[in-house]
Amino acid sequence: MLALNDVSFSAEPGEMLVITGRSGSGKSTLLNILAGLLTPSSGDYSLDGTAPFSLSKSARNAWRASHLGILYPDFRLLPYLNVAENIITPSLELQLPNTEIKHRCAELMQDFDITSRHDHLPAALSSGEQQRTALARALFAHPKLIVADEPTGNLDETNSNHIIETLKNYANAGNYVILATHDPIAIDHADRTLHLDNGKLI
Ligand SMILES: Nc1ncnc2c1ncn2[C@@H]1O[C@H](COP(=O)(O)OP(=O)(O)OP(=O)(O)O)[C@@H](O)[C@H]1O
Repeated sequence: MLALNDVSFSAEPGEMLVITGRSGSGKSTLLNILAGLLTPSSGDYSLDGTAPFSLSKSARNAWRASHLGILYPDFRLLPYLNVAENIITPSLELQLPNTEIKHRCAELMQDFDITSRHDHLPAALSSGEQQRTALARALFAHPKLIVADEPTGNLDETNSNHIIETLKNYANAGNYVILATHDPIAIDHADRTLHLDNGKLI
C-alpha cells in the first residue's frame, strides 16, 4: 500500500497552502517529505533549487536547520529546556554569533508575548504559550519553508487566530507555509487548499 501516490504540486513564494483530507489520507506523510524527514520511495522534491534527498544525511540536517521550520500539534518542546533554550535549539546547527542568537530570541519572545516566561519549563506553560514557543522556535532560523501539522489542534479560537495570522504574514513576506489542517480559520486564510484522498491529490 502507498501512503502517497502520484502527488505533484508546486508552490509560489508568498503562498500559504492548506492540505486537507480525512485521517490516513497522507497529510503527515506529505509534510514529513517536505521537511526532508521521510525519504519518498520515488519522485522528486526541491525547495528553491535544493533537492534535500540528494544531500548526505549531515548536509540534509544542516539544510533542515537553516531552511525549515516545523510545527507539530503536540508542540514537541524539549521538556528539560526552558522557553528561551527551546527557541534557540535550531542555533545548534547554524553558524550564528552569540549576540545574534540572543537578539533573535529576545525579539521572538517579545513578538509572541512570552518574555516573562523565558526561564519556565514547558510543563509550566499554557497550551497557547507552548504553541507560541514552538512557533518562535520554528521561526528562529528565518526559514524559507514552514510546515505545520494541525498547528491549532489544541488551541482556543483566540490563540488559533494568532498562530494562523502569524503564519499567513510570514508566508506573504516571500516564504512558503504549508499546513495540514481542518481548522476553518486556517482554510479561510489559505491562498490555496489542496485536498488529499487516499494518498492522491484531488
Ligand atoms: N511509518 C509508516 N509506516 C507504514 N505506514 C505508515 C507510516 N506512516 C503512515 N503510514 C500509513 O500511511 C497512510 C497515511 O498516513 P498519514 O499519517 O500521512 O495520514 P494523515 O492524513 O496525516 O492522518 P491523520 O490526520 O490521522 O494524522 C496511513 O494509511 C498510515 O497508516
